[in-house]
Amino acid sequence: MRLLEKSYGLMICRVFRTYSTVPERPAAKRKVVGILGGGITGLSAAYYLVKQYGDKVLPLVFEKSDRVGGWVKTVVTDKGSRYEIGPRSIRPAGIRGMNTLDMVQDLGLHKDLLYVEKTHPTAQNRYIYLGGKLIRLPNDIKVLYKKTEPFKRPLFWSVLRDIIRFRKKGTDDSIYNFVKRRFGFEIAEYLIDPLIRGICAGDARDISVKFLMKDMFEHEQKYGSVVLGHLLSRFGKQPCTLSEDDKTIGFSDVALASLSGNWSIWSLEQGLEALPKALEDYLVNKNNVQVLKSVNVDRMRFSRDLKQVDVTYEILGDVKRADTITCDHIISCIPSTSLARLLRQTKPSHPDLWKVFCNIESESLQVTGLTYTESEVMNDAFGFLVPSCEQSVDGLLGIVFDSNVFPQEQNTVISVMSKPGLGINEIKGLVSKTLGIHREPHDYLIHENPECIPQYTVGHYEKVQALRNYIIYAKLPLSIAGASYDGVSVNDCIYSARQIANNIVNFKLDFQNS
Ligand SMILES: C=Cc1c2[nH]c(c1C)Cc1[nH]c(c(CCC(=O)O)c1C)Cc1[nH]c(c(C)c1CCC(=O)O)Cc1[nH]c(c(C)c1C=C)C2
Repeated sequence: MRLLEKSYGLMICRVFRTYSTVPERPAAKRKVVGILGGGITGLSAAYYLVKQYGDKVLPLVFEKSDRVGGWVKTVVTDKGSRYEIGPRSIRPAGIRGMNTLDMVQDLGLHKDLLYVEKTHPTAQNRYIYLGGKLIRLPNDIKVLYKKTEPFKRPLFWSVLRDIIRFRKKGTDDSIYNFVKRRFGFEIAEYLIDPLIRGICAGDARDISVKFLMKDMFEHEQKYGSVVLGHLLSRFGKQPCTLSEDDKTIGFSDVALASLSGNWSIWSLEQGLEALPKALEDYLVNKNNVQVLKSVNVDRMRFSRDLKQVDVTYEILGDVKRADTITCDHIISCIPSTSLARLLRQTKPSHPDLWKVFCNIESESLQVTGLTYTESEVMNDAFGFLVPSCEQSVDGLLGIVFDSNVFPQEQNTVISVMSKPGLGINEIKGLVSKTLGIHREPHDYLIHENPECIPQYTVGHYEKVQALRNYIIYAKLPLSIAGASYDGVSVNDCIYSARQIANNIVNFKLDFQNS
């Protein structure tokens, strides 16, 4: 018997002794794919491997904590308040949004779906906190010819500026510089700066336009203007750019319903964590998949012929034990800096590789959920964002009015998004200053998310391509997926996992002949 099968069987017995189940393992020649991380990307990678290759593959998920889902986490407190620690809603837009809804249906979660239509006030209105007050951003055509707060001139002038301005060829730029160059200072400062804070809690002056606002970048390159490019690509004939795999996405009843029902965002009755939990249930019911929780992978070693990887991990718990399993391939779904730490210990070492992984940094974020028993906030909004030029509310990035979107009985539930380290009194001060809520909250929960949002700085696109090319040329049995590389939203993570899992045959893992 091959080392792989021996050690796999042995390992399963050891690990599962702790969990008091010993699954049967047929000794067929199967490919063992180690998946680092049991967050939404890791679980999705295992899901798509099973969908694509059935029992020709043995996905083995290594998760450090005692739960799956990573940043997708719903907490219900003793007083019954429900808070989302990470993402709280998902957009059904585009091929990636459709793909997630296909998965939701396949997992049987469609009956628990909650959704909001695009005509709902919370989907229409956007607020920013500027000059010590809340300002509703204009959302109708009048803004083009009428001066509307916070802008000093009608936006017609910004549109004109974009149309007549020369294109800057080829190179990536920060979103802030790009928008300031094409549309002027005010659009960059009052629209883009807060929006980027809402998406990646980062600074629009650092974030790559080519990566995060690819359409805008491409419109400038192709048509010399973002506005013209947008109009021409909407009304002109566009060649179909979908891959064969993409063409299979979006045919589930739920995906189709989201289109015909004009959905803006959706969530799940029990909170978004129901999604990773359902994925875990799906996977553990397959007898060729293992989801190992409370295990810390601390070393890897590539074999000389680069056909296998020995993964050494520690089983966390009262009595710590180490073990090693041989995998045919690794899909890393952990943050790039965690992978860098692991690759640093890996033999043979590839310093050119792990040093680049170190370079994809992440921002930390504090999310504080607060519950009030009475109606406390204006009900026509999703929340508000704070542009970085607003100095009066230090540390505050914005507040989301969760219960306006998905009501929680009669309560008002809000989430304060801030830099980490703010105590409850500081948070209450910020809520009182911005929203005029002086009442004590009935319940609250402070949660710090260390290094949770990757920062796609200028050049990110090329950096990720270079990483993937290096891995291919060095013939490493490794793939990388997830938010560090392919986008921050849940849709991005799931789609990234799908692409990696479906393309794993390119890594000489010939499932057909095994
Ligand atoms: C939990 C914190 C998160 C922050 N960003 C994200 C999460 C999960 C990811 C994210 N946020 C937004 C998007 C794009 C659109 C989408 O898929 O929903 C993504 C991927 C947008 C967004 N986030 C907030 C708001 C109000 C918006 C909408 C902006 C708009 O459409 O105008 C809330 C918010 N999220 C974060 C912060 C700091 C923040 C501030 C209120 C971080």
